[in-house]
Amino acid sequence: MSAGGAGLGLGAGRDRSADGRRLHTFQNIDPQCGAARASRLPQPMDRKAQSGAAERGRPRAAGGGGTGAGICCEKCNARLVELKRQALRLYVTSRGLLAHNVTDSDMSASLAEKLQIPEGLQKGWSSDHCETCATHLDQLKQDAIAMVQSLDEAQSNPGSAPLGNLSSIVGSRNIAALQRGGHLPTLNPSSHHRAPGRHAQGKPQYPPHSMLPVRSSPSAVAAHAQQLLEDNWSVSKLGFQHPHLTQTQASMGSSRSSVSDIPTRSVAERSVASARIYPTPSSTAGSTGGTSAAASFFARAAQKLNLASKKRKKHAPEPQPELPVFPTNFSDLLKASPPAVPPCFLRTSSKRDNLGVGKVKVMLRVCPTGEDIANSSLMVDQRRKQVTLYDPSLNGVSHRRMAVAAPKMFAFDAIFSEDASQVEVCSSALSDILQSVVGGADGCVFCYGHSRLGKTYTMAGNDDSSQSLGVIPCSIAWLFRLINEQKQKTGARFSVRVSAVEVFGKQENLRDLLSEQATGSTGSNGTSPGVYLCEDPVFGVQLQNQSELRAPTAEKAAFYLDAALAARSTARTPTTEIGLQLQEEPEEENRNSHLLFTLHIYQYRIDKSGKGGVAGGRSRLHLIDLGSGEKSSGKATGSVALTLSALGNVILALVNGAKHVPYSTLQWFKSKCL
Ligand SMILES: Nc1ncnc2c1ncn2[C@@H]1O[C@H](COP(=O)(O)OP(=O)(O)OP(=O)(O)O)[C@@H](O)[C@H]1O
Repeated sequence: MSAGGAGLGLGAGRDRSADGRRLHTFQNIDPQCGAARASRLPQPMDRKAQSGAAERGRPRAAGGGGTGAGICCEKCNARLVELKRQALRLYVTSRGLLAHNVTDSDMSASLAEKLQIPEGLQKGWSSDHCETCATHLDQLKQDAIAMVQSLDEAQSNPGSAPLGNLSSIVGSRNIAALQRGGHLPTLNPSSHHRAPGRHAQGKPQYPPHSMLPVRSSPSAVAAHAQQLLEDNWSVSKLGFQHPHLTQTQASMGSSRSSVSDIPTRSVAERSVASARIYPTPSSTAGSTGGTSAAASFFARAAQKLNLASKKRKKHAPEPQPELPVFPTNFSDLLKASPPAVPPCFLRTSSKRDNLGVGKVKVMLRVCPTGEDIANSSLMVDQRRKQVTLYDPSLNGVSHRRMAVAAPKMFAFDAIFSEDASQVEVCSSALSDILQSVVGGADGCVFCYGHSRLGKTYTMAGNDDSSQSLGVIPCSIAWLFRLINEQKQKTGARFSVRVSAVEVFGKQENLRDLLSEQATGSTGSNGTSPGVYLCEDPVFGVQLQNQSELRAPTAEKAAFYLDAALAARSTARTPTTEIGLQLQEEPEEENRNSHLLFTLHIYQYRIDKSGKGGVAGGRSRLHLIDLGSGEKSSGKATGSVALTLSALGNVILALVNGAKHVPYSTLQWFKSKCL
């Protein structure tokens, strides 16, 4: 290709032909190069029509609407970028293969033939023109070819400055930087980048298509810049001597291979790498300040592109974070085989007015721990729901003496024998209290008893099967069932939240067991300075500031149970075998761990207009697994539990033959029940 004079002389105008079709005129805006260019580029119409069109209608001023001269829609802008990319690739390939053995016109014709609107940009494109802005295919091709020509001219003739289109791609400021660095020839200021207006001969002058203001968005600009960078790098990989590289390669030796060694890096990385590979002015003989200016331009542009592509990536569906694995998996069990709703739930729901709200229920579970019940100071009458307790201080004294020492009889709301299953205990303990909690009252269930009598087993159970679930997972499953029923019956809406706090150690410190789940951070020691107890004059002792996490499903609530059990300082996996004594007795400190697992139920009712939700109250179900450390003995927490929910408590007193609830406590329980 020969140097084609100064400036790119192609503008575009459109008009209608005699038959009404929209036509495109290609106007020479530079008298020196225009004629030659017009002859070697494909013409969209014959010269007669062209001149006629030029006569009949002047293209509207730049900046006008989509049908104005040279104004293309955003899609056409993208199409142009794509065509430029194709043109550059073809140019580079043919230069590499044929090394100037082709003439300008051969090159232009061959490029024009090969350039194609890609499939992805065919929408809104009708065979040879855009349906939105009527830009013609030839016009786009012409601009793309002109860009290649300007590059070729810059390469082959350092004295020429056909940079009109190029400056629109890289920006005139950066052209200047490249020129200062000697990478592109110096431009005659009078010969390029004229502002639209009248040129010397009085004819209106329109800038080349790609210099015209287009309705471009920031993303289009980013795409444009990305194209520039990609082109630069694909060019250098294909063998085109990037002007920058040409200068520095002599001194860098293997810099080319260094660049091509990093094909998988991001554009930004590559540009930054290129900035490193290219020597700085101080290190390279003959290079000037423009070298680093150009390099830093590319690095900056690449950074912006990276940001733009990051923004684009936001729209892609984010990969779901992997859920942590906990020692227990109540969540999956509740999902796969939730415990059947016991028939007693249905019975109580038919007599909803009599839910036992306000009543403290004390139930006794006799635990099978291998102790000899027959020789103990406890006699159980299951039918009458009574136990007879001989004064524990007389333990070891003969039966006759005990009988003399006036045994005490205690009645309970229910007594479960050592053969009672988990389901039996849970359904009996939970039927009333769950109903009343869904009805808006607070409730609390906790276990009380000696160490290793099965408090954790009763409250949590294990995740082997739905038969071995304890009070907490059963509460979760059945609460959600009741809520769903209620939703269907009354249209009320519910929101369930979960909190879990541990009271641990002799000092009875408080720990938010779900803080990691709430913040998403792991590795904290779990102590939360935020959780504290406060005395409320109306509601008594209240826990404050613990994480309350939304649980839209029973599985999610059970997931938080798994997380809380794992975070508990004892962090014991629930045991599965009856009477398993192989485990070492937990340290005293560990046995002072009390778990307060709370389900918060918020109710909303739809107002009469059916538009908004009206707060319908809040209730809480506290489920407490007390520890059995002797120093704290769980009494403090026990009383907290009671004051936490003044109504509807269920106390599961655990006993066996030798280990039973202290006499005084049973007396206190008795005063609370019946
Ligand atoms: N009814 C039961 N059925 C089956 N296993 C039981 C039963 N009661 C207790 N166990 C078993 O007894 C052992 C002690 O139970 P668990 O750890 O629940 O006692 P604990 O009262 O919570 O102990 P700690 O006082 O140390 O907190 C466990 O191995 C548990 O599986």
